[in-house]
Amino acid sequence: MIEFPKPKVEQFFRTYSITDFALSGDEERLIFSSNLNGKVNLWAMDLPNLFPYLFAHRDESVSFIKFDPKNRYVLAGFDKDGDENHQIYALPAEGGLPEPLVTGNPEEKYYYAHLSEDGNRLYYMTSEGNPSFLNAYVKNLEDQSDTLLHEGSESTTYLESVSENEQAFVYTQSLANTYVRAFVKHGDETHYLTPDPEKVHVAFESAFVNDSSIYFLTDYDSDFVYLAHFDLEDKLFSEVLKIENESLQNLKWNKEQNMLYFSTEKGVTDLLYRFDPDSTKLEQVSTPVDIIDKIQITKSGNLYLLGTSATKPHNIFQWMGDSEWKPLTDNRVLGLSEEDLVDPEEVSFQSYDGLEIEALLFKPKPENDNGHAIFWPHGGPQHAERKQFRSMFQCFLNRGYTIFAPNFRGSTGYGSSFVKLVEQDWGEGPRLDCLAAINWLFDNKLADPEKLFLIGGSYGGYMALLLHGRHPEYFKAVVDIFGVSNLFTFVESVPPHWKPIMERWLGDPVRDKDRFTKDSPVTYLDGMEKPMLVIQGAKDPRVVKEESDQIVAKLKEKGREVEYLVLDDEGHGFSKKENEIKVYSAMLDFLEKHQV
Ligand SMILES: CC(=O)N[C@@H](C)C(=O)N[C@@H](C)C(=O)N[C@@H](C)C(=O)O
Repeated sequence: MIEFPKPKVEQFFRTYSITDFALSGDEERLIFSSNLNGKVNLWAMDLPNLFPYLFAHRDESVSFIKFDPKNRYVLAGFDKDGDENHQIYALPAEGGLPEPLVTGNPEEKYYYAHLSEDGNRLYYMTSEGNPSFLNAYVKNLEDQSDTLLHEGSESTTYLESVSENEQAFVYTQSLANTYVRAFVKHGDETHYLTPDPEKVHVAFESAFVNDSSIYFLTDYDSDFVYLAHFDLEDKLFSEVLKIENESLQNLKWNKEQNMLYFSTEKGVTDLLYRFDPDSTKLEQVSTPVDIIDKIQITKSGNLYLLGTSATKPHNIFQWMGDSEWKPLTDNRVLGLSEEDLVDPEEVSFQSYDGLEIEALLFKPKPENDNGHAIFWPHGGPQHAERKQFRSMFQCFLNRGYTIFAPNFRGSTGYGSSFVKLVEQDWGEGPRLDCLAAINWLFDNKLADPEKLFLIGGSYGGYMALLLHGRHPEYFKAVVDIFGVSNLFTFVESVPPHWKPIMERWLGDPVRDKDRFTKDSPVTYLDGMEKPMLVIQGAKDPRVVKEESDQIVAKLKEKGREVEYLVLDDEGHGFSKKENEIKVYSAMLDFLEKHQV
């Protein structure tokens, strides 16, 4: 018979993203955002037909999708080439070309917040006139008038939820990723949802179950996020439901069933639950994926989910009851089954001070193993490497590399005090965790000390640069993907709405000058002696191109071997298929070149 070769790495390049979805009120149409035709657009399926058709063409990243409850139009947010200046567009019910609805200066941001029950009023936030703190407006879609609802002050302020009678509004104020307080405005009255807003905690994902009863998520006086309640009539805060060692997220309220749905983050995986607040019955719902990106519960009580696992690209599913999920999309890796891909092992090790660190260990199939390993510090830093599908990882694995990704201190999924450990300490504790991780790999013969590569993106790119500069002896070669190279320039260049967060997150460049110098990769240029590949999106608003430009220029001045790949039409990530292929191919070639 015909003999076919083993799966080739090019097959992994042809996996597509699904980043968001929404169901129409009658559940007859499903719209999702995907780069199915190479760039991100909106695709639709008229259920039960599962063949997608192009619904909106703009070739740009999508920030939200919302159906008019009366099916007269669809709203969506798009930015430009990854600049994250999202603006709000409207589409006819049957799709087409997005028409500007809440747009203006292309340098400004317009974020969707809420659509009224009758679909006639759109609530949104904008940086226009208040770049750091944001203002909230309501647009009357009948006469197109805009009314200012709230002027953000003190810190970045987001409109989170609106009561059904549109008289009460919950806002969050972010003072740090770990300090977000929520307050409700009702007429002239304003009340914080938690008892003491001065205590550091987070409060978010609020849902009005009636005009005076608000459920929300918080870690107030707790290490993990739990379900809480605020009663607007008696101004009473109460704890409702805690799940040990799990942090709640994605809270959704279904009025018709009187049921709350949420997922929880537990280390490297997510779990899904539903909770009846009257009977206090909690039920875990098994899912077909390890990571839950979004859930939607329709009026009829149907549950839809967008999720992924290490061996499963993003797909959308409908819950059929018990543990049965019907896949609505069939996004897969070209010509490969799950068995051809690698599922990571969850391992843990003790760091330099005894702190337990969890990590994902991806081992290539024995027939592919090339004896080399890649050390991958994740981005954020207040994020985690979890069991999501990464075509980049599966490419590396197919070429035979082992991958090790530790959730160093500061990672999410292990409680609030663990997350806070990276605040104002970007370069010491987490770096020592990475060194402990590498030594653990060597001690356990999981990597060869002569054959280790280092790759990271964003904060992970920062850590890759820092480890390279301070500990070059560990690595053969290094890939930095939009990494922060200089804390002094980074802190000045972040988006204006991040500025209020910088003090707790990173510190103050004047007060903390010595620490900023010690923890900036540019301080260690002399140590950066190994070959490097630097990759950067020109429109990146988070880690701007200047961060990569300066490290590349300084290394070149010193005569170091450094390749520089700039993607002109990308931001903080690579959303366009051809760019993704360019980046993966450059990385694979670079690693191969430096194996010897
Ligand atoms: C709420 C918010 O956006 N906070 C930011 C300060 C934040 O934590 N941003 C990260 C998600 C981020 O983009 N970090 C960069 C440096 C990265 O590592 O990806």
